[in-house]
Amino acid sequence: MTRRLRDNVAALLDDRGIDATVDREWARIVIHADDPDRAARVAADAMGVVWARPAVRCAANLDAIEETLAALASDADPVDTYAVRARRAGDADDHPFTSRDIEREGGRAVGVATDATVDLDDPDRTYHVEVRGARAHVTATTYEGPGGLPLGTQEPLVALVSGGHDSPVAAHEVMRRGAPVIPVYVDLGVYGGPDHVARAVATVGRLDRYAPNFDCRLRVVPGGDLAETLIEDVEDTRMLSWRRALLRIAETVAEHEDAAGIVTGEALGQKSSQTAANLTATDAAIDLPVHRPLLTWDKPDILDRARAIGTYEDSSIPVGCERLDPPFPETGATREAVEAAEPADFLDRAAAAVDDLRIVTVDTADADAR
Ligand SMILES: Nc1ncnc2c1ncn2[C@@H]1O[C@H](COP(=O)(O)OP(=O)(O)OP(=O)(O)O)[C@@H](O)[C@H]1O
Repeated sequence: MTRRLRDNVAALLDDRGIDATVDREWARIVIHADDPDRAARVAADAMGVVWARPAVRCAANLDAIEETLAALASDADPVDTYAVRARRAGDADDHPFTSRDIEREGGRAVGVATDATVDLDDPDRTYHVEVRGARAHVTATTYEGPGGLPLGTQEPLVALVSGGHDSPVAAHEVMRRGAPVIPVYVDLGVYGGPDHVARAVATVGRLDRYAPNFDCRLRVVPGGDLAETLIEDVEDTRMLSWRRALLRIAETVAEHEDAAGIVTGEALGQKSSQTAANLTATDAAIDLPVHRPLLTWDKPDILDRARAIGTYEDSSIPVGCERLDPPFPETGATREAVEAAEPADFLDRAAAAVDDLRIVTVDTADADAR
């Protein structure tokens, strides 16, 4: 896991043009870079990272630590309150002081260097000191990472990405748990708005920024003919047959790419096609499991996450693609009813559409992921 994380952090830094070396030290990943602050911000984009902190290194003795803390505190923007937290590892013989000594003496040094006062419960700024062997790392800033597991520690999944707010968040969520995603967008042809494909391409470009050493390029599969068939031949269960086609397309891509499952952005009851009965009817179209990380999420939480991961703006591009919706969508379908209304060769045609898959990328080299 840590080797994989090291490689992923190194790839992210390289992709964002940061010259750095990345080592495993103690139980930490340690980055040496000319701009530690930017390096820490970028490292905090790596799946599996809980936090990243730009640190100053000094000798593991109280005088050096106090001096470093005082210098960091004077350089940083002023705050009203602060705390110092310390961790010390190694034999007591290595260091003739405890973590509590560092917190007390270091805290005093910061107090002398600034006008701030100590607040151990809810400080405006927390200084961290980590001592191990002959060295100490002293930090004043913490960038929170996504947590989870390093990308590539789970099997790949095919992510059905419409470019709306939900599916990029769902894809990011399984990436956060270590699964690389193969994003698939099904092009509605004339039934999609003019910017439908562009929206999917832009949002997947954002996801790709988190995974420079994985193949996260968008696969676009033509679906206009399938949509036309449904509009002509199927009424109330039309959206369910459309979902079944999406899943069959995703399953076919998964077979080609050796992916272990499918991810969608569906949430229980959010749309008529997303009732428990209807999800059962759609899932029956394929054998692979469908993972729905947002199943129980409320929309405001999904939108907050979209903002945090940087997909919100691109997902907000208006596309106007409601033409597939039937006037009276079914909310409690049975698998039998959906199959009876669906042309017999419909799912086979969906699988065959993957023969015309094309890969579309976007140049996001100028932007950080978020
Ligand atoms: N054209 C498409 N290509 C690929 N996947 C799609 C497409 N349309 C929908 N999906 C998948 O089906 C899910 C449900 O789509 P739907 O439009 O009903 O719901 P949604 O909850 O608004 O999702 P989103 O916000 O991602 O569009 C999406 O989250 C996505 O995983």
